[in-house]
Amino acid sequence: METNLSEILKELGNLEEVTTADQKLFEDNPNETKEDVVKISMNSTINDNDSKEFVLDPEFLQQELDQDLSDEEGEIQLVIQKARDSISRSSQSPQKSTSVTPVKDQEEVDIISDTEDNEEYQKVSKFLKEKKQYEENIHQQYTANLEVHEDWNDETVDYHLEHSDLPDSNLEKWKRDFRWNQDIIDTNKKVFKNDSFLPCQKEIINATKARRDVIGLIPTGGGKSLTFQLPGLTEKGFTIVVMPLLSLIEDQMQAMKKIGVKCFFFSGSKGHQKFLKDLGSNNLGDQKLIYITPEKLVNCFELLDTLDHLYMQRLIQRFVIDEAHCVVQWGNDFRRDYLGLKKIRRRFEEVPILALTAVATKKVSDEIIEQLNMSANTVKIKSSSNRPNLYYEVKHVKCCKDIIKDILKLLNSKFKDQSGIIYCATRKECDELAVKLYQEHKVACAPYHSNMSEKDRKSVQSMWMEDEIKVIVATIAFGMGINKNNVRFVIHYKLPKSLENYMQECGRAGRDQKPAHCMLYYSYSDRRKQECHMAKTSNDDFRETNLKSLYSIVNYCEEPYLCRRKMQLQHLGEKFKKKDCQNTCDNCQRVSKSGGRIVEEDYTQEAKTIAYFVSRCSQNGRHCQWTVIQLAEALTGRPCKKINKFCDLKRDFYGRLKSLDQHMVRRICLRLVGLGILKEQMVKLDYSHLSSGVATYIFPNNDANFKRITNHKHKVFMTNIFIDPNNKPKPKAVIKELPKMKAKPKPAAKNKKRESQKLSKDADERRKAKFDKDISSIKKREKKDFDKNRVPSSDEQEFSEDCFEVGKVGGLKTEERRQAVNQKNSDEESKSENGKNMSSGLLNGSEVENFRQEDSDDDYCLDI
Ligand SMILES: Nc1ncnc2c1ncn2[C@@H]1O[C@H](COP(=O)(O)OP(=O)(O)OP(=O)(O)O)[C@@H](O)[C@H]1O
Repeated sequence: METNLSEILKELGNLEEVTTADQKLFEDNPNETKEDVVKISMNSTINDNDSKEFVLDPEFLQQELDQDLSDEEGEIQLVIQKARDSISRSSQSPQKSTSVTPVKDQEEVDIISDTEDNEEYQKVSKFLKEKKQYEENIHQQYTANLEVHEDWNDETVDYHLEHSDLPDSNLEKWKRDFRWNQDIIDTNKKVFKNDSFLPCQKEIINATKARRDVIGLIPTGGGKSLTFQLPGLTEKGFTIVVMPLLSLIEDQMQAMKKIGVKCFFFSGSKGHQKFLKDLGSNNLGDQKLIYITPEKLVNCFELLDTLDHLYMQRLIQRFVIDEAHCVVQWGNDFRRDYLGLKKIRRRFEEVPILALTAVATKKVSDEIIEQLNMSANTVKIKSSSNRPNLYYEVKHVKCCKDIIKDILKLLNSKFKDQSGIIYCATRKECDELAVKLYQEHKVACAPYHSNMSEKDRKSVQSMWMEDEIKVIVATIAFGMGINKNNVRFVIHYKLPKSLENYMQECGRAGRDQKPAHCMLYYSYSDRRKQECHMAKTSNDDFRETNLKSLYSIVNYCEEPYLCRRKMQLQHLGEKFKKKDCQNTCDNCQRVSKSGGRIVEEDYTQEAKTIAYFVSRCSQNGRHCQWTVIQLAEALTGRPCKKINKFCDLKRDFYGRLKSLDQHMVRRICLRLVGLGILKEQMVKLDYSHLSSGVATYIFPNNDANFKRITNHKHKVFMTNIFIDPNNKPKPKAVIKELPKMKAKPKPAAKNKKRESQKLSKDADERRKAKFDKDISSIKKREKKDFDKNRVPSSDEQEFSEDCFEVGKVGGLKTEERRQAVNQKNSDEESKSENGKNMSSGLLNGSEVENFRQEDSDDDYCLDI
């Protein structure tokens, strides 16, 4: 090894060999920064056999540079400059060397094997074998980790990187011990009193200290703050932390004050002239963390000028964008300055960005990277978003009838004297509920929303934090960053805006890792409130995105069987095995209690009927737009005023899916929306008895998708529950640490009741057999009537006849479930006041009208 470059690089570490190609890269790029040169070098392949002499170990060089970049900028600049000088000198008299270290991929090996002698080839093969083995090991480790229920106390941090779930061996290096390892361990212990790191904390710290752009996805309560606080305290320059809410900043400042760390909140008020002066002259002593809102960072030119000055001296360590999902969620909406953060990257090009969030889908995290102008090779570190200690439950409002009563029952039993949050959709609702709970039911609670004065909000928050009041009734203005350990329940009185929002809001619970309960009260009509709010957004794309987000939570609530935890995690692109839920969600517990198992059943024919119905409606013009609820009413043959206006629709579709309940029809509709076959759109109403003046209607999405289902190319499967009559139910639920109820002695009355139930069971069975017989004769008659009256439209000609045959739809497998549903429908109907038996055939117009008046509520109780 004779070149000066190699000697200098040797000083950096174990770089024994250098190619002339690499030398050329350095020569060709004299103005490149060290990182860029390394990048170019890493991308270079040995494609010139004649000039190939040495090969850089790019990983090593990158690592070394990363390490050195952190706090020895001047020194490494000098070394690189020296390297450049040497290259330019050596390039005038290039010299050859013989040894080769293989790098990267197979392509390179082929070239080497073609040109080098056998011994070298062996060396290369051996190296590649080892490399492959290493990568396989890592792959196994990752995939194993993905399947394992994450244990947060486990030091062997299991996390997966990137949403694709594929291992990226290059990222493995962030787990290693870097030069600053001891420093961060010591500071973590001494300042933050932590003995170890939580999952992914160390990786994020390493990557950001190595001056890489990083996006960190850590679940709620997973310790995101430490990933910027700790590096900030161990470095020379300043860390600028952008947070969305003043309350969040204040909480952080307080928390830091408690542990004796000084930091500064730049709010841009008059007294900050002195701060800017001190900041500019690096005269702030121990204050290394500067908190700020996006608005101030983007718009305060005095601050930006001061930061320019610091930048020249390399005293800005990083920009941290905490709660980075706000960039996407709010940047397009009412916080436009979030989009202005793009400018920060342009202005302070070399300062790394650390974006942190708890819940983001792959799409959102990609958008964050794009909106913040983060580099293409941003390090993505994602730990599992699972919160194993949270129990998830959705209660359908129709089932519990009176939500307030239900909440009170919980507050007086399961959540007695426990700290919790009740989330409302509006400020008015929040006030009303808090007053009702406090005045009428003596619940120690208080409201919290943005319409309250700052003083009131602060006092409510501190009373709650100090456990003076147990329950806080809040809008989403309360939540982000709230770090109270002992929150045992989070109740959603109304539907959240999206599944991500729901996860974020639930994230306030159980931060002490002990069990906590998340209850969501769901009613399909709640959705309207959210839609009205969304309708105010002028940006069409954004409105559609919001609608899709809303769809994610509606779909989540409507699902009666699938594991809630799995649905949440899948939504964020994470794999999760249902069995790892351990019955800590209502769906898993219900399925487990029933002793049945979840099956997927073919509902393609029903889906086709829905698709045809929607398609036909859209052909009828603007006046024939249907909401999902109206559609479900019409197709299941429930009272529906609208259908009377359209004779052709009534003739061809009314009651077509009578064998299903409305809940299932709605679920299929939502599935078709998810598959891109149908779409929901908000439409402004010309005339409106609704205060909002908007309604969400369902339309065909595009022809190609529509054809996929009508041509039998697309199958629609829906989950259902299959109960094997021979299997006894296993009401087993493994909920960690939930208080055990003492078994009460059975009262005599109860035993009596059971006996009488037993006796009536036999009678029930006899009635059921008779009912089944009746129903099959009704079905035959229905079909006959239907076929007689119906003139199929041209678009339905290709539609196989059997899809209209009630009871046969979906194949033999579904016959049993249909009978069960028919029985349920019939039970419901026989209960109704006028005693009309709907299953005896289609209703005529006046019957429908009577029914509509008496039973206008939609029914979406679960069938289980
Ligand atoms: N390494 C650690 N060891 C033990 N506790 C830790 C560690 N890191 C953070 N914590 C604690 O975890 C709790 C949550 O941390 P933090 O507030 O940073 O979470 P977060 O990720 O910002 O949550 P959210 O997004 O919900 O606001 C805090 O009480 C913090 O002290």
